[in-house]
Amino acid sequence: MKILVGKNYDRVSEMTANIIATKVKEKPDAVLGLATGGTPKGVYKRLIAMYNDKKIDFSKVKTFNLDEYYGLSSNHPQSYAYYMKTNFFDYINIKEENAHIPDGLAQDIDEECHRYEQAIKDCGGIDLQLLGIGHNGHIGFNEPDDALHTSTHLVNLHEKTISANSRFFGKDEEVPRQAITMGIGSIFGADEIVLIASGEDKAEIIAKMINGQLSSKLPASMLQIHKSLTIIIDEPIQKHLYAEGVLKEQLKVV
Ligand SMILES: O=P(O)(O)OC[C@H]1O[C@](O)(CO)[C@@H](O)[C@@H]1O
Repeated sequence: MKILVGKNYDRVSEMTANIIATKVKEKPDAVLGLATGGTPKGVYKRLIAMYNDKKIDFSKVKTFNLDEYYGLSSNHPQSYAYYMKTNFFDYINIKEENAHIPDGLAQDIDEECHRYEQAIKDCGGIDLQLLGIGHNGHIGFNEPDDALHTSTHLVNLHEKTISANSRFFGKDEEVPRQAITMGIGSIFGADEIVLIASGEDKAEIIAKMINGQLSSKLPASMLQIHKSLTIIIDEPIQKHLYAEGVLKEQLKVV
């Protein structure tokens, strides 16, 4: 596990975008696993800027999003399909058929989950997976539970997640209660994982994820044993990790 520290959210976003851009330069047909939520928005902005400066070409890139709300159509303003279009895909030259997101309106959930897993396999697996982290340690929508799912599945969202996401919806009641998400195994299959977090409010969960026991009650803790995990945090999180003794020494802030 490698930990990198950026001075602030902008630097975390820039460092992450640089890692993705390097991957795409090395492998123009790279398969990227993508995340939604507030945290990756800065990464997408940076990547769009690089694309506009002709520093990155997405024409052969394939992407798989981690998750989608169950029951929302792709043009619902709070669907993750819509998020990806309006925060990223509409501004770059990715081919529509290469950008994959679970179908939130799928009639046959099992079939949809199977189709999604197969599509990842057919593309040769994920080269680089971008992840955020929920305050309860969820990755994708893999919520803390007695057991974890390996592959793409339908999940009941936790109250904490529903209320965290209610900021994007008009009312709490409008937040979907279920989602289709890649499983821990689908995420783990990625050759390389980059998890990003910014802000003091994520410090506690990052400390637990790095230092805690591997547990299905903290899905992100599983990442400790991934072969290539980079965690990119900002200075406030590093200060907390150092104060708690999770980091024995302060890392260079870049
Ligand atoms: O980046 P945010 O908005 O804090 O979200 C954290 C996590 O929560 C989710 O948005 C889902 O609740 C994930 O996609 C994300 O990784």
